[in-house]
Amino acid sequence: MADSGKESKKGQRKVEKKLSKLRQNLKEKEEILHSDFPTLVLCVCNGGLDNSVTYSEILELFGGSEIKCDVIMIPQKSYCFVSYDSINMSEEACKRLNGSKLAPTESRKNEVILYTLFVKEVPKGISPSNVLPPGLILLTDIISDKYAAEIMESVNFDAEENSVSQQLKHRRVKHYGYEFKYSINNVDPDEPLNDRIPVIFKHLLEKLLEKKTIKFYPDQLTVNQYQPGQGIPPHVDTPSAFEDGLVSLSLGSQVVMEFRHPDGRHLSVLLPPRSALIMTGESRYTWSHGITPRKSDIVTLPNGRLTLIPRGVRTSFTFRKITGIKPTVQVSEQHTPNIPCDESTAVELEKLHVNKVYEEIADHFSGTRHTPWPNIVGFLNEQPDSSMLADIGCGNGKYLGINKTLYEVGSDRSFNLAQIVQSRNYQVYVGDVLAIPLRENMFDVCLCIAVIHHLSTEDRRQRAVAELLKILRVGGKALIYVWAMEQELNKVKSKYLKKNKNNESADTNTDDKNNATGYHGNTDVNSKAFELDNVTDCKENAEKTDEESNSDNVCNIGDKIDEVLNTDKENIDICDNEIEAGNSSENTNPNMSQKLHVHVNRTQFQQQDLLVPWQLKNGKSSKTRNENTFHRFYHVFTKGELETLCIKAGNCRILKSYYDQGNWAVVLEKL
Ligand SMILES: O=C(O)CCC(=O)C(=O)O
Ligand SMILES: [Fe+2]
Repeated sequence: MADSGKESKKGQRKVEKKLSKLRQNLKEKEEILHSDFPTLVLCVCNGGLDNSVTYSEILELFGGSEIKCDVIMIPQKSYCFVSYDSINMSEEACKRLNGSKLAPTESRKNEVILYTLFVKEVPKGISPSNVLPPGLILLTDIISDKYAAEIMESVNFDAEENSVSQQLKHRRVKHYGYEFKYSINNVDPDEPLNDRIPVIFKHLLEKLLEKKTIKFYPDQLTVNQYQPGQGIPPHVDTPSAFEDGLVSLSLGSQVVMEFRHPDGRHLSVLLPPRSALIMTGESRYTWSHGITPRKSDIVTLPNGRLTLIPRGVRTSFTFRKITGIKPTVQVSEQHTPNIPCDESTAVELEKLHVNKVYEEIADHFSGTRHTPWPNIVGFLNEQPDSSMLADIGCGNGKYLGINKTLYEVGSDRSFNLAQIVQSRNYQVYVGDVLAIPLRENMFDVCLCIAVIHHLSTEDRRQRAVAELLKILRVGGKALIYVWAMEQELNKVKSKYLKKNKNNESADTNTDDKNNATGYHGNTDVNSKAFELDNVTDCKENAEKTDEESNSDNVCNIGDKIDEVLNTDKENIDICDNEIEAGNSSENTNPNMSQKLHVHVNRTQFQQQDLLVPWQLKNGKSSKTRNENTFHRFYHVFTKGELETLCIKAGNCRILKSYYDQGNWAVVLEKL
């Protein structure tokens, strides 16, 4: 008797220990705050899809025929939420089911032990918030039911008209005024459509103009129609194509739209039917917006209860005013140049195959760069407050503003990218890594991400490292990332390679439509059952491949939910910009050839110096495939090469060097 008492106390202590670990993990990794007091929402740890636990199992266990509750399963998570009408019910279920066991099933090899906790707060990405990104205006009940019905009657996707109607992979679209070409993410101001914005919208648009909600009367309309389960990937509407002030009128079903800031902030906004969303300023230019393709949305009711609202068909009307700026594309070289062996040919090559290309693809490129990489964020966040940071080759500035305590300046060789950074209100100048015009011995920290591999001689690469060291104070640190020759390490392929479904075959690369979206595609609901505290932190795990994957994998915890189902790709999302390049098989002997080869995307590198194609997809644009293809020069680094380069550059020591998803990285300290 005494023994079994001891045993059960021991068991209790074990469960308590387990629960306290779970609480901590939920808070730190999933942004779920538990409550010591009963609430209406339970978190059921280990009762998630990732443990192969099903919705009906949880519903039966936690609800049954008598008790009404909502079960909210979240893709790729090992937990779920159960929401009740009364505290009594949730309290009873929490007590009764904590520590309960689910037997193995066909898709679940192991027994699963469930742990239950009261939830105080769910992650922002799960339920819509009342906070809106700066510059975003949500006008509810903007039109009457009658007006809405008239509008809906007037849209006919199938009519033979002069507007352009398309069935995209994950939604239906129709354009008026100007066609938005998804191939180039732009409109051609010289090619107006015969069908202008229908007059039925005049009343609404004039009202918005009158109230100064918008500054221009729009001249372009895109109608999107989404079936339940459909969505649109996160994107920023092309800044050079449209003026500030985008209007999106929602009709039909409600939906939750996700807004994400490059610094990782994520807000979900519930768009009710007959509402208009106006994106201006920061919300239009800096935050991306998108709709996760799923069949229902999780919404917090005023009483704090989480509930699922199924989605119906939603039709949105996005009104924009075009800027009139004509999209430009560069005709690619017919013949590839030689690997440069002297300074002046190197300069010429980089002008054409680095600098010019980035100027041309800046907008598009920037739209693909919204998620900071976790290890770089970690590095920035570990710097002492008030440190001075120079981000050399900052691209669209996605690492600026991450650690708000730093004094920062960014620089990029591309004027157009620097302009994007400036529009985000960060300090930036246009400049070359080989001639940094900043005061010497001044900076505490320096970032140089995906820059040095664009320099085409070893001497230039070494000088670049020396320039970084020049501006650092003694003891200052630099983090450098370059693309790695090795895209497979310890038998693990980088995501860059993995995105090519058929790695063996060089000519079937990159057109992996589903995976090439910047999302991790696969929900393996049959995956081995594992407990929450064994789940690798998604922030570590979801790292994007490398700078060149053309895909910014979203990796916020909340975003993981989105990633699973989101396979839309026609808009903005990037990865498939990379095309199959001519697979030249000649000149594979490096001694025989000085010619630069065009790399075949999503395949192992064959040479260290190469041209990597970037495509603004052809689609229906008047440009040919070649005309939309740009080639960027790269020198991909072999293992140890970056370290050697840094040591050769001089006064530094290597604090850390590592391989990060197809990239080599070093942290240097200036001596
Ligand atoms: O459906 C919506 O409300 C948004 C559509 C959108 O973002 C776009 O077409 O760019
Ligand atoms: Fe948009």
